[in-house]
Amino acid sequence: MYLSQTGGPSAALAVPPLVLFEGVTKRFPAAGGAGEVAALDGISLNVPKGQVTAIIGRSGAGKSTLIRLANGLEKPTSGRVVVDGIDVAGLSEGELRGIRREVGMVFQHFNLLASRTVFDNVALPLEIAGADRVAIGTRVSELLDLVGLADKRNRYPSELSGGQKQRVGIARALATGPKLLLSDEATSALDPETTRSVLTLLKQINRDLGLTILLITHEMDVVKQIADDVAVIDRGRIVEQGSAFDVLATPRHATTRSLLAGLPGHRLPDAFSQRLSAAPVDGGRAVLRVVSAAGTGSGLLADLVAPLGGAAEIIAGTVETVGPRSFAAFVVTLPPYQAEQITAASPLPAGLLSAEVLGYVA
Ligand SMILES: Nc1ncnc2c1ncn2[C@@H]1O[C@H](COP(=O)(O)OP(=O)(O)OP(=O)(O)O)[C@@H](O)[C@H]1O
Repeated sequence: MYLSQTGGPSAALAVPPLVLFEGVTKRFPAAGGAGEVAALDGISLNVPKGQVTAIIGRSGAGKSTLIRLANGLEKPTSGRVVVDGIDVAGLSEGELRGIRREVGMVFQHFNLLASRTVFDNVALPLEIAGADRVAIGTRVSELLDLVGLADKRNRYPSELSGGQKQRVGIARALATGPKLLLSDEATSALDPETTRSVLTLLKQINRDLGLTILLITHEMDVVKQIADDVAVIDRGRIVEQGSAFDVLATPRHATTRSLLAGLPGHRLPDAFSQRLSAAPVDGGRAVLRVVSAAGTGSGLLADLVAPLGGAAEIIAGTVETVGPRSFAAFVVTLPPYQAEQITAASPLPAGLLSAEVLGYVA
């Protein structure tokens, strides 16, 4: 039994979309020419203007294919991909070049040209767009200031750290003043501290320039730090979407739960998971996962403890911050009848966002 009462409307419903995927299917010929692979299977998704939307999913779920559709690197087999009011699928190669100025992209492995300096790498999209030398000089200097690399303008990529390379990649992606930034695992090759500083830069760009960001990631820390909305993709279909807070605090779909399973508030200690049974055990206890809003001044401990009663034993717990909000997730054991009372209550006891019996132990 699983109950949740987060469920507030996600920002995706309130803010107009910059990118709209409508019934998008993408099939590729299968290896060896026998049949087809359905990489995307009827995707409908709004990417709200000015927000950071994260796509998460297992390897091979269709994440890269989805974001490559947004800048016309791939065309849908059917359905529409609308970017700022224009159906990208219907555009010629020439028209697509115009759209690509509106859509920047950053990559996991940076994709910098080794033979060009930092300045010349950032200048490249402007040269391709036909900008003059003076305009290029001014714009590149502005961008290098923005990403904190003004002193590295004459360096080559081989002389930079991973984080600095990604900052060059971000400056290059912003060169033509795009409305949309696509990020394909931009921080996967970076250490945790560098990841944080690159994400801080992306969030600052999102806020200060109002840039819409659509990113794919397998790192939940990325989602926690910068995403406003999350869509979960599984075998080419969106199986869950909502605000980052709701999806991380109270995941509903089995795929989302398994993607989050390693996080502290979701993970059951091994000693318990090995002993867990689906049915109550005579004289045993229920194992309950409860999630409560935190840091809202609502008296977290009192709110959490009161509905659980005095007999609850905490076996795991965490407080997680997602953007500006926090939640507390605890796994407790308690007598089965009490667990059932809590999960059967509608609405849930005050302060709880969700309560779920994970199983029973002797
Ligand atoms: N050009 C292609 N030709 C044939 N099959 C492809 C092609 N591109 C992607 N696929 C297939 O489509 C499916 C989705 O691939 P995609 O790269 O979009 O997944 P992903 O979620 O980004 O995976 P990962 O996290 O491993 O990068 C996979 O089964 C993949 O093998």
